[in-house]
Amino acid sequence: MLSRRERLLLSLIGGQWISNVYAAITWPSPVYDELEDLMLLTSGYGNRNFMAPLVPCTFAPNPGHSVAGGFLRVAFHDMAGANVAEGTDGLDASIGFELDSSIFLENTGPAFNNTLSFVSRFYSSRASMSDLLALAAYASVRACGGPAIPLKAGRIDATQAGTPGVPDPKDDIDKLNTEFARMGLTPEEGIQLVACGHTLGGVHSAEHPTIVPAGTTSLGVQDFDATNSTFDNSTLTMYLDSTTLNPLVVGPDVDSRSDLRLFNSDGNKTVSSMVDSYDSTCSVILAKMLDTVPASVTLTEVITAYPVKPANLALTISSADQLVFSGAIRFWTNKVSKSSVSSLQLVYKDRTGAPAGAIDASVALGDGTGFDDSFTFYGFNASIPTKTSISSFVVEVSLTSGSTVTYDNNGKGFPVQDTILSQNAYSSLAAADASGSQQATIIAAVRPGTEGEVNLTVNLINAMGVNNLPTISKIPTAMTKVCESLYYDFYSASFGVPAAAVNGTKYDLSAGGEYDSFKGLIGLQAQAARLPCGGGSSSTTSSATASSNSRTKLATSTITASYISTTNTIPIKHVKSTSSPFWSNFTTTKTTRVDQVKSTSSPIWSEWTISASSSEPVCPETTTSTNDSVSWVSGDHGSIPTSGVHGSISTSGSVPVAAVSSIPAGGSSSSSSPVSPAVATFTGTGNALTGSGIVGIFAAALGVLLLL
Ligand code: HEM
Repeated sequence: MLSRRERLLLSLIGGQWISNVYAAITWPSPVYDELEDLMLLTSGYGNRNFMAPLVPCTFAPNPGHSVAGGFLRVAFHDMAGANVAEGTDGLDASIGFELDSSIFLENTGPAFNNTLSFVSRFYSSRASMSDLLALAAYASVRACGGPAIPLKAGRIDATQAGTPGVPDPKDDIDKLNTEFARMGLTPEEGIQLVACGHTLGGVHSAEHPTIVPAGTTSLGVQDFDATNSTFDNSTLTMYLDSTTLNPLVVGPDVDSRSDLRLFNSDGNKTVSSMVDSYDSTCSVILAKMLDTVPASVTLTEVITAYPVKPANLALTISSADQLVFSGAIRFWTNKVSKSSVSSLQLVYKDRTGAPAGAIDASVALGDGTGFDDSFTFYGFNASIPTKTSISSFVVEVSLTSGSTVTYDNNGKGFPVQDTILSQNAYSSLAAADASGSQQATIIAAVRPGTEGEVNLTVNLINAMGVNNLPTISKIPTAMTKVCESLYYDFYSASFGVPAAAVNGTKYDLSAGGEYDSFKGLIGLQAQAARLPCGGGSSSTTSSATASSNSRTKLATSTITASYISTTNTIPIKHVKSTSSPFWSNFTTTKTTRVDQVKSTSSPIWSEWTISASSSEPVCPETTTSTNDSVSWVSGDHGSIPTSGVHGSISTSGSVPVAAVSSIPAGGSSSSSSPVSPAVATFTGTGNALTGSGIVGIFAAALGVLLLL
């Protein structure tokens, strides 16, 4: 029976694809998405490498101990404490707490530590150890030629040991059935589950010397059947034709013949009936085993491949008014082959939800495959205006047949939030210090006006401890604003990570109820790019031309300019030149001049100090231009006083003449007549921007101030 998604995919009407193709699940679904990737990307582009130790299925790091057999057995032992009536235990990774073999008698052998250790490499804030144990069981069956077990995500890890519950080979049939009933299994299902488990691996002399006496096999293990590295029904066919070597059927320890006791408890009816339907029976019963979880846990739906799945989406602030939207589209090629695709594009909406444009995503980055699925990744990297930005997109796939398929994520579009954005280019990860810690500095861009704190939460992976399980420490940190631009404010926070934990550590950013989550440290540079602080122009009220403009951002940046004003209004916040992509950030402070003589015709004279903030970049490191136009704006960049200006100032050079008066820098006037001299003098002290362009900027800025 086809799934809803498959039916829709195959809805070719008269050779035309229907326009909307629905995924079974709506993206994003964080926990589902992570396990989906780990499960489906097993080779080629985007390979998550979860299956590495299962290829081939015979792989055994310790002679006689197959990885596949261990993975399957550990999942059963973790689940076996389940009490479905009480809703406790089940597949919850409590096995990590249950390796004291004096209490948990059956948890012996290297498989437990090996399995937990391997899957812990993939442990994260989105992939619990219990989900990973379930995936390991799925993978072991699949890698050894068995069926695909319907796998769900969402298991939650226990924080303590459960109750011992693994059946013992010496248990009589009533006890075995009682234990299976506690796990929610009928006697028939109990038989099926054991028959599906005891096809991989075998019994080891080291752990069970009475069942497989030492020296009776070359590797110290007696396999369950002749094909111990193939998930197949031969364990049953050999049992039924009495050729089995299964030591739990024919071993010398008669009391420990639990498989024999179980299989013939119904006159071999169950095992006989499943010989021809081994794969399908095992798929169902193993899924039941993996889905046996504490009652408090809600699992997702069964994992299937998204027809279209975004990957590595990033919005990077490249300049004051441009964002770079980058990432990839993972396209499922099982149903629509790569060769039938001619192009992909993202048709996106702006941040108000209005149609905004299309982004080409036709560059094939590579092909990836899983056990049953194949994908092609298509990359994109496009500039979009920061002001209008993006809120969602759909993926339009043009086929060589001439038709187009639209993937719209169940009608919702693929959402893209732009409230808070992790900025990899401006973040950094230092080399390890003497203590082995690496310092990460994360930069977040946040839309101005976003309410509430801006927070970074580090999900630090603590290595496996005494309980054989890794843990996550959630470390919340308030981020500090470092500078502003027109459409984004930039925030920073730093934290240290042990070098060994850098791989798995993820961080989440949050502000105003929005999140940019599950961000990794891999790929961050030791030296971050300079922040693009400053805003963009909204309206220019005047401009002036500097005769030359050689700019170099130096370490300090204090520039003072004196003029006369009685207003307390902070006049200007930002100034930029047209040769610079960045706006310089002006801070203004007002000091009252003490050296002035107040005339009866003049209000109090005051001096303003205008300084370019030294905390943020003003211009590119070096930009040289001549006849550089300098402009400033009102509105977003500050308010320009419209009253309270004393007198008039005449400007010099190519700055537009403004009807203002001036005093010499540091000078004073006691005249009751209009102030003289008539030429404004602006001095630059320090070096935010050096060169004559400075004079142009300030002269122009003041010209407007006093003109209005
Ligand atoms: C009545 C229930 C069961 C009993 C008494 C039982 C007993 C055993 C014993 C004694 C071993 C040998 C362990 C060793 O020496 O390393 C073993 C191995 C194994 N069991 Fe079971 N088992 C039971 C149910 C299951 C179930 C339900 C599964 C999975 C669905 C399973 C999967 C395995 C696997 C894969 C191995 C091989 C492990 C390896 O080669 O490392 N068992 N079992």
